[in-house]
Amino acid sequence: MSNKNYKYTLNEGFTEEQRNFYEENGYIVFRKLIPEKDIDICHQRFLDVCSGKVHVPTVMKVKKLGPNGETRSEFTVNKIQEILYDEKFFDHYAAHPKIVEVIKMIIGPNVTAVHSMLINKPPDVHEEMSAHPMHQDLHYFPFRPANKIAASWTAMEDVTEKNGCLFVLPGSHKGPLFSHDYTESVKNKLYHGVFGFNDVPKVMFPMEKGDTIFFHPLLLHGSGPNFTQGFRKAISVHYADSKCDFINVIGTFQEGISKEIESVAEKNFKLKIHINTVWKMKSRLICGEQGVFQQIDSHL
Ligand SMILES: O=C(O)CCC(=O)C(=O)O
Ligand SMILES: [Fe+2]
Repeated sequence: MSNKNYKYTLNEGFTEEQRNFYEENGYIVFRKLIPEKDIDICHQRFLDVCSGKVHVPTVMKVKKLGPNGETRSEFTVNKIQEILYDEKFFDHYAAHPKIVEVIKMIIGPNVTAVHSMLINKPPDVHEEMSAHPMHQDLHYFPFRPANKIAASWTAMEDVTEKNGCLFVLPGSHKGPLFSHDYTESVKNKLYHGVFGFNDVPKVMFPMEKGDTIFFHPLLLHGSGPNFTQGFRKAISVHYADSKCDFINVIGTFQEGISKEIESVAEKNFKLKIHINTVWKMKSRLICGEQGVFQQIDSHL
């Protein structure tokens, strides 16, 4: 098997079975990869962001008020983003040695974290604000090659089909990047989805606290609504080979989303920022050599 032509993974750290699995399916799950203590620190940090004690650049809400009339709490905040420059999230998740070890096996030794988020699904939120439509993460990324990008996604508590676990379409990483847009059924800003996959059987991923899935940016995936009275929290970072190159998205499927991301940045910064600069501002070097992402001082 050592003569096999691997396309989606790079180094030999995986067992042969693990490596073949990622190559064939576009994802791999490691049970209990992240220790509880690290997740608990990230959870507390999330609560501190909700309460305003700690600042991160992007805090998105799914509800105006929580049960005690509060505007920002675990009951109203559904997502925080750009958490790479918060040292707690960085040390206890994004640069966690357990994560970085696997990421290096997929994309190689020069690793930049390019996107980061903690996604919460509070109880009692309308289905269309709680679900995440089927999509490919590459839709958002104006850099290539796709095989040198990978996501890690870790359950921060038990996630089930009832509270909105991830679902994926195994093997879809071998296909093309599809056109994405706002779907009928999901209303959150920037939550684009693909069309025509509603009836395709998906594989559901119930996971326990600390379980981690790594996946390819072309893998079709999404998550259901939270129908329970509890929360569904996960933390997720996307990594790219620092030596990736930016592409020109004008005239491609990605032009629309890129303009939308630019307009969000323009609103926040009160100045026009090119899409590539936005991604440079979001990113942070994890290990190895710096590449195209680390050329500016300011970050998000
Ligand atoms: O956590 C979710 O519901 C979806 C997350 C996702 O799409 C991602 O991490 O790329
Ligand atoms: Fe995604």
